[in-house]
This record gives sequence, C-alpha cells and structure tokens, in this order.
Amino acid sequence: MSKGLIYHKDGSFTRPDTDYRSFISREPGAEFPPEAGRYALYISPGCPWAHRTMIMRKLKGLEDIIELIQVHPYLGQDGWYFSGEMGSPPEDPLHPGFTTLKQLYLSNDPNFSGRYTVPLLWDKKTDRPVNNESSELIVMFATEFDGLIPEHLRESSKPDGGLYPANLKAEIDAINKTVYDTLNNGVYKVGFARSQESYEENIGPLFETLRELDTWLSKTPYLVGNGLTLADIRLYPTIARFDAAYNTAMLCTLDTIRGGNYPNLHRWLRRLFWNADKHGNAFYDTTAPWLHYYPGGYADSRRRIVFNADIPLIIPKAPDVEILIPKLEG
Ligand SMILES: N[C@@H](CCC(=O)N[C@@H](CS)C(=O)NCC(=O)O)C(=O)O
Repeated sequence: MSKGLIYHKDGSFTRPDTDYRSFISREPGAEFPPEAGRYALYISPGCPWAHRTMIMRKLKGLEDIIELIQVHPYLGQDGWYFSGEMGSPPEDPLHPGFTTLKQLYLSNDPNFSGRYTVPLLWDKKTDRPVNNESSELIVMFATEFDGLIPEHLRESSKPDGGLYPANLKAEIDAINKTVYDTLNNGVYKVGFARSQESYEENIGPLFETLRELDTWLSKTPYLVGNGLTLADIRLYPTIARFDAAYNTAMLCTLDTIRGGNYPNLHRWLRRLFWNADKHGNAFYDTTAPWLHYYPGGYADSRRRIVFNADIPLIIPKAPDVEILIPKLEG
C-alpha cells in the first residue's frame, strides 16, 4: 500500500518526503552522467510538480535527449496508469506489460512503501529510478545537460546569469520557500483539508501570498533579477491552474487571478503563457493542450483523497481558456 498523504487529527496533512534523490551530474565518474537517450521522464500533464519538469525539458531543448512518457491524465484506483487514451500509451513503453506506475516502482524494489508519484526520472541503462523530486529535477535539467545542447540554450550564454545563478540563489530559494508553503503546496492544504479549521487556517496565507506577489510584480517583470529563473518556473504551474482548477475544484474560493485584483500576476502569467518573452513556447506547449483537463483532474483527486470513496465524479465547469488567459503579445 502506497503511504499517500499523512493526515493528522486536526484535518491537516503532511506530504511525505520523496524517495529517490540521486543526481545527474557532469562531474567525472558520476553515477548518472548526462547522456542523450539514456533517461526517461514519466509525467502526468495535470500534475503541477510534473509540469515544472516538462517546462524545463522544453525550455532547455532536451526533448531529443530525455524521453517523455505520459500516463493517463486522471489517477486510477491503483494510482497513475497507462490507458492508450489522451496521450498515454497503452502500456509502459520501456516495460511492456506494465500498465501502472506502481508496477514500475515495485519492479525496482518489491518492498517499496513510498508513493508512486510523477514526475519520475528513470535510467534506461541500469533500469532503475534516478530521482522523483521535481525541485531537484529542474535544477539538473537546467545545468547538467548543457554540454549536449546548442550553445544559445546553455546557462553560460544567458546575459542575465541564467535560471539559477549563484548570485541570485539565496533570493530564489527564499521566494521558492514561501511559494511552496502557501501556494504550490498551499492549494493542496486548502483543497485537501479534512476539517473546517485546517481549511480556514490555510486559505488566508494563500491569498496573502498572491497579494504580495502581485505587488512585487508591479515593479519587475520576473520574480528575481532581470530574467526568467527557477522561481518563475516553480510558481507558474500553480498560477496557470488557479482559476481553472484551484478556484473551482479545490475550494480556493476567495478570488480568481483573472478577476482584476491581481493585475500584475495575471500579466506575468499571460506573458509566459503566450510566449511574449520568447521562451521557446515552453509554457504554452506544456499548458494549453491540458488546460481543459485541470478541473476534472483535481475534482477526481479530491474525491479520492478527501472522501476516500468511489462517489460519482462531478467536474466543475471552468470558464473557457481564452477567458482565463486573454492573449498578450510582446
Ligand atoms: N515532491 C514531489 C511530489 C510529487 C507528487 O505529489 N505528485 C502527485 C501528482 S500531482 C502524485 O504523483 N500522486 C500520486 C499518488 O500519490 O498516488 C515532487 O515535487 O516531485
């Protein structure tokens, strides 16, 4: 049995630590060196943690270097599975016969008692997991494959210092921490709360951070420094889902991004989504095809996680994509 979220008596939960934490590294003699075609990234397109890694893979031009394997967009009884529908192959292309991610995790360790989560980076050469922690995967993707990609995509070619430059690291880490606590994971603390108290305790800080970020973005086009950094990439999947899924299916009801109270945050979202700043369509291409699945994906997860029951799935109606994110150019 996968250990899942750990619920407490007061209705709040703890997200267990991720299990596989090895690093791809360019250092000589590394256990997992960067190699074209050696690794596969398992994702579900609705998952915001997986979404970060999809953005980084695209942004860094790693599509021919790291294979992408997509599971069905909705969780099944046994967790993520391959369905032959909605972009998912009918079975794991690397392990014919496997139809669930659980089988993949257990193939490496039959006694594995963690969660069968995406994203998961798999080493095809030794047939075992490398890492399933998105915050670490995006750092590896940002830097460790630079020897294999065109020069203009390398961190050393970026005029503003790149995605995670040493001189901005402390500032990026500080923003990431607040964004994780109150937004990335905050929306789950609200939507997956199993008590009124826990829900109310977490919804306030969530909207407070949105307000702070909006004020901050009135002065600067990106969260940290003059260019796109890890901080923007970690915030984006949450904001892109906000109106479609968190406001509708996860009880983040106090306000929406598009409603007018967060104009700078909305502008930041639209600039990234519409590729106005020329990020190689990394944000649009990893979001637009899946926006319509977000409300259903979260309604389904909430049904399974909060109610733990096979009650009928009601998918909330979210406004049209074009209304959510009106086009913004340059
Ligand atoms: N800390 C992990 C969290 C990943 C995670 O929680 N993924 C969810 C989907 S959004 C998952 O795979 N859940 C499946 C399950 O719990 O069975 C990361 O950031 O990579």
